[in-house]
Amino acid sequence: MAEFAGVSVSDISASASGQQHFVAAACFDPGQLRLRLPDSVEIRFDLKTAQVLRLSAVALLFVTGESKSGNEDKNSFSRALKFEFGTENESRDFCSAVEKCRHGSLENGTVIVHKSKFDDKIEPTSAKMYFHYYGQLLHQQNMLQDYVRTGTYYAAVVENRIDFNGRVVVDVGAGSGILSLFAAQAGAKHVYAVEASEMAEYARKLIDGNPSLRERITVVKGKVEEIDLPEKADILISEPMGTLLVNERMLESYVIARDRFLASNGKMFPSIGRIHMAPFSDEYLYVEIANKALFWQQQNYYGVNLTSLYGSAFQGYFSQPVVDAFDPRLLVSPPTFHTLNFTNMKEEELYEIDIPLNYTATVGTRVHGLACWFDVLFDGSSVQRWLSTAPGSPTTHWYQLRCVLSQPLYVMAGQEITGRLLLVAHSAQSYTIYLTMSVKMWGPGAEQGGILQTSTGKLDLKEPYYRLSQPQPYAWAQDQQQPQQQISSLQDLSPQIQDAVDPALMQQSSPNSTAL
Ligand SMILES: C[S@@+](CC[C@H](N)C(=O)[O-])C[C@H]1O[C@@H](n2cnc3c(N)ncnc32)[C@H](O)[C@@H]1O
Repeated sequence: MAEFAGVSVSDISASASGQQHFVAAACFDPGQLRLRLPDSVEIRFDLKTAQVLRLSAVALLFVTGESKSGNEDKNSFSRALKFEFGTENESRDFCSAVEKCRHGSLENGTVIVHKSKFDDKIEPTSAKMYFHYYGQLLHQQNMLQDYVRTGTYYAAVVENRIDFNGRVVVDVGAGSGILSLFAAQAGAKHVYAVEASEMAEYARKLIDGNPSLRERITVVKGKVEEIDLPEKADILISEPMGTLLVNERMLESYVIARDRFLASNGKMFPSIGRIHMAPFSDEYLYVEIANKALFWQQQNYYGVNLTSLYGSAFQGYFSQPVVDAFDPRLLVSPPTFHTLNFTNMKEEELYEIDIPLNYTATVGTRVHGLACWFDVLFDGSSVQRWLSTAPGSPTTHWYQLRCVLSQPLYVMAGQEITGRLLLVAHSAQSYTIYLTMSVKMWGPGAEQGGILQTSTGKLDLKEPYYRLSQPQPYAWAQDQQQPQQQISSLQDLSPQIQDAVDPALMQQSSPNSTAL
């Protein structure tokens, strides 16, 4: 078995009393690493649970549970050792010896599978594509060039220096390492930049290129669900938000990182997120979506009748949530919000998010669905800052999201709109959205209560329609003050557009067919 003499070892475990440096000989037995210290004390480490992280070409961080040779005490604790080797080759050989001996501990033919909570929930193909995407600089650049986003993070960190100065920070999903660098600028004692994708290598380079900060940042390549760190964090920083806040299911990793790495009373940046929602009216958007299925109305497409697929295509287009920046005047009533508190929520609470809806229409119009956006709070000790993606606020790369119903609802000013937004997580790192919206009885008979009209939709947050290249109808924004200027019904549309709409819908959407 390989033996490495004269290895310089620093014990940097939080549990060790201060930092200790010693020179040891490292030997490998099947499944174990033995360190022989100068005073003939021997320490054994179980390699099955050990993590080896490269700090530099000649330095490694070795994190593991420990059991002392000849000691019956079964108590083990996590320990972090920094190994420094004379040459790069020696460091590389040590890594291969760890790998070899890890597998040497298994019986012949045993296949070792390290499954984490992440692997249990997420399809491997989805995870592969996801981390491939974030492994590319162009996508990190896209986020860095969202100045509303990155500028708000920067301000939140530097204005709250008091929360970072002298503190241990974990950057959950560090990407390029930008938030780790901000934390180091704000005086962090040490930052662990945890990143699962190949971007970790670029983060190392970026951090290396900033000599005044690099000594205080360690890039750890791996999933927050799987890696180990040598010490607890005083503060977690992360940008885990996707479209509608929850897309990508990274909030779950943020909450898992809290449970694994954050000291009690530690802080989280951001600490809460809110999903905001309001019914909207947008005739142009509705017609645009309905029009997409028009292709399938053709009865002679190279001699083939396509119409049997028209209904499916129509429903398919309405199952795509629309991502764009819209004029807030399209909202039919003041928004409501649902809060997710990252500091105390359980990870499982993110698997199914059930939000009751209740609004009062401020205008008589057709409601085409539910508009959604989010904000997050940096609850700093000096300054509180919100990062908002609201319509009418400076646009971010998240824009806003609208769930469009294939059957719009007719409302009068003062009428109650109720419903439910149910988000159910799926293994492709996203959610199925179930939307139900109803209008309550209005006018004579209203006191008896009851639902007048209900519309439902099932949408996949993973398959949004990015409507950003389309011209926005802001010039003729449907002014809530002048609803009569809007297209008031599908019957007012051109015959071609009417053709695009499901005949059943044409019947239901006729003002005459509703009992208002
Ligand atoms: C939205 S990006 C943010 C990147 C960077 N923090 C920033 O603000 O520019 C999220 C990053 O988290 C990483 N990530 C997502 N889930 C992760 C996990 N479970 N463990 C480690 N990294 C993860 C992704 O690869 C991606 O680079």
